[in-house]
Formats: sequence, structure tokens, C-alpha cells
Amino acid sequence: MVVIGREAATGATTRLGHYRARDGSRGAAVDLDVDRPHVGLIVGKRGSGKTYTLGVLAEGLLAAEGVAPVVVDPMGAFTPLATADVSATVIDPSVCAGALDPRQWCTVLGLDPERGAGALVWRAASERAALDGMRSWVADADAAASTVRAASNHLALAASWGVFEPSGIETETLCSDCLTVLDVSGLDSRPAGAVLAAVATALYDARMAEQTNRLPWLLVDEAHAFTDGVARRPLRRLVTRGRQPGVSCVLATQRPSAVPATTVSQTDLLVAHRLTSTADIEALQATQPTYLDSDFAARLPETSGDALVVDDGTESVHHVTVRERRTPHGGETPRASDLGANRESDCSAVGSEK
Ligand SMILES: Nc1ncnc2c1ncn2[C@@H]1O[C@H](COP(=O)(O)OP(=O)(O)OP(=O)(O)O)[C@@H](O)[C@H]1O
Repeated sequence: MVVIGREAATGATTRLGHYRARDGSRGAAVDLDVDRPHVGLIVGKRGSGKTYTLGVLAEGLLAAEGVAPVVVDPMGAFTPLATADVSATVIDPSVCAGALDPRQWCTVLGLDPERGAGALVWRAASERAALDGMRSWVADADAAASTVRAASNHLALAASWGVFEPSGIETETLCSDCLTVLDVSGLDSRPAGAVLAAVATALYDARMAEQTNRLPWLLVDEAHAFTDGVARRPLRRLVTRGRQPGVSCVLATQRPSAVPATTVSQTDLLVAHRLTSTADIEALQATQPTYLDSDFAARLPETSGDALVVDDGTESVHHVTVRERRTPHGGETPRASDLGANRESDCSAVGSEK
């Protein structure tokens, strides 16, 4: 058995899969280190197995001691875990308005903090920790009526997203030994980004303030959706500085070229499924030139579930077939033929009425 992600011989691991020989046959077992903090990036084109692999990792973290796994799930792919026989909680996330700083409030509302409504929202976020409080503060503010109206409208929009609650999700919940799935599938990109920003900040702060002994792992599916919004800075902080306080971050994306170069270069575990876009392959090669030479594209796998795993810790590259999930995978793409089966039974029911 080989353990990817560390040189040391001891510590918790989880099964990732098996080596894949050139003829496709199965080789020795491949495990991943889950004892130390990591920055991981799972890439691949649509349907190549990214979400599935993220699920395999989540299952492994569920079984590991001393970790607090949290998944941000924009596609609802992890919601079947709510009814699976595992210790997972799927929640509709809420965050406290004060979890975003004044700059993040302007970013999430698309406002310029330097002037007009943006400056007013900035001050409201500095003065009040709850959204209702911010709205009253703006309503009473000594500013031009048009500026107050514009700021009020933006805050009303934020209230309509339904994610800001006075208490918000507790750090204790996020840092429990259970897998916490934040189902943001029903949210637009801005409120989903606000949830991710708040959670990434809470996990980092919890470790910095020694509020938890567990090492959090934040797994983010469809991460390209979050790289230029309000979650950009908290994610960058986790990726660049999270390892020191013990916070791991694993991003899955079909568009590695949309992920900031700093994120790719900070990655110590790269799991590359099938990729065909030249821009995406070049983006990876540009940031990890040591391992991803000109043969990189040729070495990428062809089949869903197969991956090229690059381990920066041991400076090695591995051809792996990711193991099968033990819990249900909710990322299946629907097919018209699935509906066909239902239609046949509908039609026969109609036929029998004649
Ligand atoms: N390791 C694996 N073992 C068995 N089947 C797999 C594996 N990986 C992927 N699959 C199959 O491939 C399908 C697509 O995988 P997945 O949903 O993870 O793709 P994806 O890359 O996340 O796609 P998208 O970008 O559309 O979200 C899965 O529904 C599953 O049937």
C-alpha cells in the first residue's frame, strides 16, 4: 500500500483507490494522508468523476479521528447523505450578517465601498451585526434620500436571499465530528458565496482562537463558481495560510483555468481526472511545472473515475483508479432514457383505461 500526501510512516489515512496499470489492470491500494492539513485540487471535465472523488474523500474523513469535515455543495450531490447510514447532517445554511466584514458586504452586493450606497452599507456593516439592524441603521442614516433608498434596496435584496439569520450556523456545528453538508444548491451565486465566505472564515478563526481541537476540512464542489466573488479572499487565506492553524481545503472544479494561479501553486494534492481543454491543461502546467511536463496531457486518464494524482509532498505522480463510493452519489446526470421508462408505464396505464 502507498500513502499519498506524506513522507512519514504514521497517522490516519483513507483509501483513495488502486494503482492503474498501463493495461488498465488494478494494482496496489493507494491511500491518502488525512492526518495533516492539505490543500487539494480535484480537476476534470464534466462527468470525469470530480464530485465522486470528493465524496470518496468525504467518506474517508467521516471515518477519520480528530477531523471536522464540511462540504459546500452547490449541486445537491451530497444531499443523499441525509438518509444514508452515516453520521452526516445536510443543512440549509444560514449565516449571521456580522460574519461578513464591511468590504465583503459591498462585494456581495456589487457596490463601490468608496461612494454612495456602498459607503453607507460599509458603515452599516461596521455598526450592526444583524441584517435587520443594518437596515434600520441605513433607514435612519443622515445621508441623501437617494443614497439611503439605494442602500435600503440592496439590503432588502440581501434579506430576500433568506440566508442571513441573527444566529447563523454555529462554529460548534461546523467543527463537529459529523460530516456537515451545506446545501447551497437552491441559492444564487452571491448568497452561496456569502455562505462559503462565512464558513471559510469561521473554520480559520476557530483554529486560530483554539475553539476546536479538531482539524477542519472544507470541501468545495464547483469551486470555479466562487473564485471571483465574496468568497475569493477567505478561500485564498485558507489555501495560502490554512495549513499552519490546521485547516485543510479541497476544491473541485471543471475549470482549473478559472482558479487563481496562487491556489493551484499552493496545492499539495492535485487529482487530475480527464481534461481536454488546452487552456485548463496549460493553467495546471504553468503553476506546477516541476511535475507537469510536456507529457502531462498524454498521461491524463480517459475513463471516468481514473486520475493522475500529483503529490507535492513526496514529489511524485501516481496513476490511480478511485475506489467506489460506500454512500450514495447524488451527482448522476439525468438521461432522457430514464424518463422513457416512466413514460412507458404511464402509457400502459393510459392504455389500460381505454
Ligand atoms: N471512481 C468511480 N467509480 C465508479 N464510478 C465513477 C467513479 N467516478 C465517477 N464515476 C461515475 O461517473 C459519473 C460522473 O461522475 P461525477 O458526477 O463525479 O462527475 P463530475 O466530474 O463531478 O461531473 P460534473 O462536472 O458534471 O459535476 C458518476 O455518476 C459515476 O457513475
